[in-house]
Amino acid sequence: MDQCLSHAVGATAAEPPRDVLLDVRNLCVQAQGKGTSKTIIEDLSLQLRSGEIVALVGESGSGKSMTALSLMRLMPQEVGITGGQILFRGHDVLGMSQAELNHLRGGHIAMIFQQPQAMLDPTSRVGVQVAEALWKHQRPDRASVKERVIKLLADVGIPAPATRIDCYAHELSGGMAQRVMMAAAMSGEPQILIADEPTTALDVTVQVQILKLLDEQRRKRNLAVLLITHDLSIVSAIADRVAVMYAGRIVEEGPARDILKQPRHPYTRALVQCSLLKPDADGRLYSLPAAQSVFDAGQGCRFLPRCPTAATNGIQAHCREQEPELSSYHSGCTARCWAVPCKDHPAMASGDCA
Ligand SMILES: Nc1ncnc2c1ncn2[C@@H]1O[C@H](COP(=O)(O)OP(=O)(O)OP(=O)(O)O)[C@@H](O)[C@H]1O
Repeated sequence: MDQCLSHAVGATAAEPPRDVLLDVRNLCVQAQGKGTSKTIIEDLSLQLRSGEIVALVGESGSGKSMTALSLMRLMPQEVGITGGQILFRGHDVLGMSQAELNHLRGGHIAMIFQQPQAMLDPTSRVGVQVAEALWKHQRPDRASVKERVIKLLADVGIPAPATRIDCYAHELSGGMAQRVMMAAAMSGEPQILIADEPTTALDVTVQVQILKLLDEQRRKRNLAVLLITHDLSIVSAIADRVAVMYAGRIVEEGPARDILKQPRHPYTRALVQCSLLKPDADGRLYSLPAAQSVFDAGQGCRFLPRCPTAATNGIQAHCREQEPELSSYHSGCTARCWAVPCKDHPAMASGDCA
């Protein structure tokens, strides 16, 4: 890479820890409308290390996909990054030229999406599509292209790959199409894979196969994976760390096992409770009050209108007046809530969620 990216703007910023591949610092993203602007992501910080899977979870509209697109600077035209830093191995992604970005995308950071059949070109054989991806990133000698495409397809578990190269997307099942997308993504030998809801469109048995494939590729290639999902059972099965987003901000982050076992932020607690699908004593399922428009909500905690802790314990003045910072409450775990006691605000813990 490093030759291509070594002259990236401003060269390097402050050194991140050695194994950190992607270091996102205080990212802010806005969408421009007719005479208006809307904050989509605010003050988002996240690190991705080699060989780990970090899950980004949150309800629809919380900003997961826009975070993923921002990391590769692939947002729609009306959306712009207005603050913060994105560092890939210390190189400033926001300062990269178009050529450097083209090299970064696919060559260092690859992406797969939900609905793989829709992402494949219906008019081109899948072997050709994987070969195009390979050609873009690796420039192999012509004689070896077919052999390398077959190997890439075999590596992602496609049976009879030498025959499958001649298939069109409509001839593949959803699971097979996702494997083809994965083969194309791996053709550039990236260090980071962003997987945006890669199993959402698949039936449950195929979901498990694709998650196993993701896990195998991570181990084999020491890949860092940012896995976007709203399914906590997937987080529990496969993720090392989890970051929970609400209204464009991370509200809780830490090791997946710890956060799922004992979530502290009331929104994470609600997500976990909803995912259990367990009726209460009256036979009713738990649910949160419906979402309101909370972007650009002004002062105070964005989750306050839906917060079960505030509903039970009464709304505290600081919840209404000031958005809490993301603060460490336990080794490696952070939460953005006045009611979670931590070293930054131990005295505010009137509605302790712990
Ligand atoms: N092109 C756009 N212009 C303006 N606002 C946008 C645009 N795309 C997305 N948004 C807004 O940005 C916010 C975050 O959207 P995003 O797609 O990242 O959410 P998400 O968490 O990935 O949701 P889902 O799980 O449904 O995919 C939403 O409020 C959405 O309406």
